Amino acid sequence: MSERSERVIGDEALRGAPTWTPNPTELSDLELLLAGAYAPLGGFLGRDDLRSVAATSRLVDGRPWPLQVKLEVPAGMLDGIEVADAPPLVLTDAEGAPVARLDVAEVWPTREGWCGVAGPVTRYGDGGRAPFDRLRMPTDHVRAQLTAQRVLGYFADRPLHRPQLAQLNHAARQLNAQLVVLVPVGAPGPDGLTSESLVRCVLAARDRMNEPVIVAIPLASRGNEITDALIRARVAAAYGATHLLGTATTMSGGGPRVLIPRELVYDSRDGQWRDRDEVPERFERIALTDEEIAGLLDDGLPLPEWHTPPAVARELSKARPPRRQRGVVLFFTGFSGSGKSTVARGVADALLETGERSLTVLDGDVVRRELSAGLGFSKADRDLNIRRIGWVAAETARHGGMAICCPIAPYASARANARAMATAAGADFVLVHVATPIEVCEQRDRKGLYARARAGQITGMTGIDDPYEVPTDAELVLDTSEGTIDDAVDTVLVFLGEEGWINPRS
Ligand SMILES: Nc1ncnc2c1ncn2[C@@H]1O[C@H](COP(=O)(O)OS(=O)(=O)O)[C@@H](OP(=O)(O)O)[C@H]1O
Ligand SMILES: Nc1ncnc2c1ncn2[C@@H]1O[C@H](COP(=O)(O)OP(=O)(O)O)[C@@H](O)[C@H]1O
Repeated sequence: MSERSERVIGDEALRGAPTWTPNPTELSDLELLLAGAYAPLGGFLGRDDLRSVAATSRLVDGRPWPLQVKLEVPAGMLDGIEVADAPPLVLTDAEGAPVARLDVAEVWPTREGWCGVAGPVTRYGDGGRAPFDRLRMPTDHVRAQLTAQRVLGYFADRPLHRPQLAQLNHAARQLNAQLVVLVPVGAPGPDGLTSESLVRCVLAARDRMNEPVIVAIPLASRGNEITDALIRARVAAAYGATHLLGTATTMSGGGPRVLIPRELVYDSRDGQWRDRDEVPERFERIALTDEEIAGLLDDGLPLPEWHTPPAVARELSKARPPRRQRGVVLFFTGFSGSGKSTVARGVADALLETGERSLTVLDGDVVRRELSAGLGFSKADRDLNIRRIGWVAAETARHGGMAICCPIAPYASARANARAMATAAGADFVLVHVATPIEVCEQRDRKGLYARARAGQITGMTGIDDPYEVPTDAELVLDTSEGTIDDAVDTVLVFLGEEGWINPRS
C-alpha cells in the first residue's frame, strides 16, 4: 500500500519479536485490513467472531460482516506463552520483509500443529511492495479525494471496452456522481490476464472517464459468489462508494445502492452506445463477447475501434499477443515408456528445424539429474519435482518461449498447479496425455523397470503399484501403441498449428 513514508521503520521493541509469513490469502486480508478496506475490522478476527460470521454473517456484536478474516500460525510459535505476555507478532511478505505488527489478543488451537491468532494489526516495516503501489491506496487517502455527495463504485475485473465505459459514464452522469474504479489485483484476471496487465488496460481507458479515482485492491475471489459480492460491497463502501454499478451477482449487503446496468448496443448511425430498445436492429452492433475478443487477439487481429478504444486495444494485444508469439508450456504426461520423451523430442526437433519458436526442453531424465537431483518417487517428491518443472516452464513461457516438459506427472493437483503457474505468467498451457496402455508400456520396458517392479525388486512403480490419475483436462490425447513415432509427432504439430501456437502444418 502507499503512504510508505508514514511507516514506522526500525521499531526497537520489535527487533526480536517472532515473525511469520502468512499465506497469500491471509496476506491479501492483511493488506486490506491495513488499508482500512475491511472497515470496521482493524485486525484478524477471534474465535467467537469467526463462529458468528460463519453462522450468521454477523460479528458477535451484531454488525453485518460476510468474510472469515482469519490468521493461522504454527502452534510452536506461541507455545507456553500467556496471551497477556505474548509479544507482538511481526508479519512479513513472501520475501520476508516486515509488513505489519499484530498485537496478540487471542490464541486458540485450530488443527494439528496450528493455532488461530487474533488481534489488531498496524503497519510496520517496508515490506509488501507490489507493482502499481501508488494505486494501492488506503481508504482515507481515497476518501480525501472525494468531494461529490454521491460516489459511484465499480469493480473493473475486466478491461474496459466502449460498452462498459458508456454504462459507467451514463450512470455517473445520471447520479451526478464521482467515479471510483476498483481494480482487483489479488489473482490473475479473466483469460489469464495478469493483474498488472489488467491495471494497465484500466489506466489506458482513464481519459475516457470523468476524472476517476483508480484504486488497485488485492481482493481475490473466495470461490463463493455471495461472499465475494458481499465483501466487494463492503470494500466499495469503505472506499467511499454510495452506489455500486454491478452485475446480476452484485449485492449491496446493507452497503452502497446497487445499480444494474442496461444492455447497451452500438448505434452505427452516429457511433453512440444506447439502450438496445432505442436502436433499430439494422443499425445496432452488439458488444463482443469475451470469447470473441480472445479469439481476435489470439489470431493477431485488431479489436475494432467501434468497440475498444485504441489505447486499451494496444494494452490487450501486448498482454495477450497472438498465440504464435505467446509463451506456451507443452506438458506431456503418461506412464513410463508411453512415448512422452520420444514424441517431445520429435516435436522439439521439428521446431528447431523451422526455428519458429524459442524452445526449452525439460526432459524427465535430465530434470531428475539436475533440477531434482536427490528426489525419489514418493508422492511428496513427485509433487516437488513437478512443481519445479512447472515453475521453470512458466518462467520460460513468461518471456514468450515454448517449454516442452515430459514427466510422468501422475497427480492431477500437481499438473493443475503447473497449469496455474503458466497462466499466472500470462502464458498458455497445453496438456498432452500420452495415453498408451500400461500393457504396451510394460511390453516396451525400455529400462527394465516394469520387470523389476513385477519381480518385487522395486516398489512404487507408476501403473504397477503406484497411482496415475488419468487427466480429464488434456487438450490432446495420444495413444502411441498404434502408428509410428512420426505419426504421433505429426498429430502434436498439426494440433499446435491448428490452434495457432505454431505455423500451420499441411
Ligand atoms: N517408481 C518409479 N515410478 C515411475 N518411474 C520411475 C520409478 N523409478 C524410476 N523411474 C524412472 O523415473 C522416470 C520418471 O520420472 P519423472 O520425473 O517423470 O516422474 S514424476 O513425474 O516425478 O512422477 C521414469 O522415466 P520415463 O520412462 O522417462 O517416464 C522412470 O524411468
Ligand atoms: N508411436 C510411438 N510414439 C512414441 N514412441 C514409440 C512409438 N512406437 C514405439 N515407441 C517406442 O516407445 C518407447 C517410448 O519411450 P519414451 O519415449 O522414453 O517414453 P517415456 O518418456 O514416456 O518414458 C521408445 O522406445 C519408442 O521408440
